[in-house]
Amino acid sequence: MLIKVCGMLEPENIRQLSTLKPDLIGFIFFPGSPRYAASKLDPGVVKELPADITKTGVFVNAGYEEIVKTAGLFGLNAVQLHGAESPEMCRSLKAAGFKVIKVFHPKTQEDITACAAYEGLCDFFLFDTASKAHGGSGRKFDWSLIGKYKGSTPFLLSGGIGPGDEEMISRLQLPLLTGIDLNSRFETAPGLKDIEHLRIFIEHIRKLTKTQV
Ligand SMILES: O=C(O)c1ccccc1NCC(=O)[C@H](O)[C@H](O)COP(=O)(O)O
Repeated sequence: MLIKVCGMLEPENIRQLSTLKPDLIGFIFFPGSPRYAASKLDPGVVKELPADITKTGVFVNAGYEEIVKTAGLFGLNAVQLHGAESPEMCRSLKAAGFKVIKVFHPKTQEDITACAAYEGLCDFFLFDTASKAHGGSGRKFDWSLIGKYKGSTPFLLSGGIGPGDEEMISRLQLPLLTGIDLNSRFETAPGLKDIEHLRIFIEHIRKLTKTQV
């Protein structure tokens, strides 16, 4: 089970998080977010993260040039697209060498079938709760909708995952569920994570989802 922790801002908090060895760390490059990193975060802090942590930039309807420029500045190797980005945008970013995560906000079964246009163009899909803020809502969506997903792209589950959800997640019978994304339910303030709560959760979920031989 891949672990992504999203919305990091503070250098010491980021260094502490990296000791938990999450698979991906996300930084928000959407000006409307209280976790907006572009003007607050020293690119050097991101660049010096261990190479085995995928440094992920989160964007909402940003242009190709802006994404590539930001990725270069912060040393990002993945982009997570939370808006109405087209399949063509995903294709271009993948061709430029980035891992691409396209986000969908399922409210109905039709929202799940809309993923089909992005098959083969993304490394992962990410299913998150719909909100006016585009992300970081702290609320879960109806997870039964993902049972309707018939695609072949592996996906991450997101939206309101918090302490105590480990057992429920480990019981999900979804073959392409490849990872989870953690954010506001582990915060003491926007962008500031409670490292101890994350440590407990990550150790527990890794134990529960370890492949049995
Ligand atoms: O977190 C934000 O402020 C945010 C704002 C705009 C677009 C995306 C954003 N977050 C991206 C994420 O990947 C979050 O982890 C995801 O939305 C889940 O957040 P939460 O419901 O707080 O667990």
